[in-house]
Amino acid sequence: MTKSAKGTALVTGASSGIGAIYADRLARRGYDLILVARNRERLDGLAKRLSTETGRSIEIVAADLTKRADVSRIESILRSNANINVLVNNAGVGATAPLLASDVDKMSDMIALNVDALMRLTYAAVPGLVARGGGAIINIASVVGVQPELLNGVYGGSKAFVLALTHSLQHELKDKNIRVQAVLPGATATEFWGIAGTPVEHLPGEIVMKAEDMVDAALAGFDQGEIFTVPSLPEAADWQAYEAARQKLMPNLSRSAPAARYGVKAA
Ligand SMILES: NC(=O)C1=CN([C@@H]2O[C@H](COP(=O)(O)OP(=O)(O)OC[C@H]3O[C@@H](n4cnc5c(N)ncnc54)[C@H](OP(=O)(O)O)[C@@H]3O)[C@@H](O)[C@H]2O)C=CC1
Ligand SMILES: CC(=O)[C@H](N)C(=O)O
Repeated sequence: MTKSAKGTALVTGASSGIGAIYADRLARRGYDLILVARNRERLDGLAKRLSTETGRSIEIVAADLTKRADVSRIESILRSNANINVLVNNAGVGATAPLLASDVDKMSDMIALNVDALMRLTYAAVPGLVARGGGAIINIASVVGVQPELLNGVYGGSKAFVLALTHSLQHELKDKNIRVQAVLPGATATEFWGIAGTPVEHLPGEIVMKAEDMVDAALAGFDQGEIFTVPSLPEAADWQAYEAARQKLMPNLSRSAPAARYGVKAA
């Protein structure tokens, strides 16, 4: 099998849901794939189907991204495989229980996966992308990154981290031909919900998007050059206004004197 001229995309959390759809869509766009998740059987089934249907080369790597040794194996692949030009940081778990009903060790595991693994894989991928003159990082965040009141707060915090990191990466890499995108799905019909503690069937149907539609919209946003893509948001202008409000704060976020309303006489 010849290497794809498009390059290779490494997709984490590719054994189900959003990650499996990204794998499908990227293979159909001509990318070779490296698929990462814990469930080897599922990865294997997906890889066989996609290589038969698309003719692309699909490699699987079983790894638990809450475990440092497994993360290191994926970091090594990202550092050493010069064909990789796309990283989809998708693997993640959530929780729907509030703080008082949550197990703090599970919260740490969530941060290990949603934050630490995503950060380490990004650090492993970016130097190679820069050296080779381009590529893309797609980070699957969530609307809870801007609406942390909705589900478990640690989950919201983990996705706010992804949004902040994406802002910073975009700022640092924009002149290096590296595309950075954060995707902010709302409720999406995947196994996420059952694992997080609330079956998706318990949600009102009108707020739940099909995973296929979510990924197709996210890739359309990518093609349109968006940095932040909220697949369900009807008006792009609403996100632009949110971003403009953030930008407006910037000149005043660091000053030598406290604001007058605090009544502090500057020393
Ligand atoms: N569904 C939703 O409503 C929304 C989801 N998201 C985000 O989308 C992303 C994908 O979730 P989604 O597709 O919905 O859910 P799924 O549960 O279907 O997929 C999660 C994926 O992550 C993998 N994964 C979970 N734990 C680990 C681990 N320790 N190490 C490696 N891989 C792991 C799973 O594979 P395996 O079990 O084989 O390891 C699976 O492939 C997540 O980051 C989630 O936060 C964002 C907003 C909304
Ligand atoms: C916002 C949602 O409903 C979603 N499940 C998420 O993971 O953030």
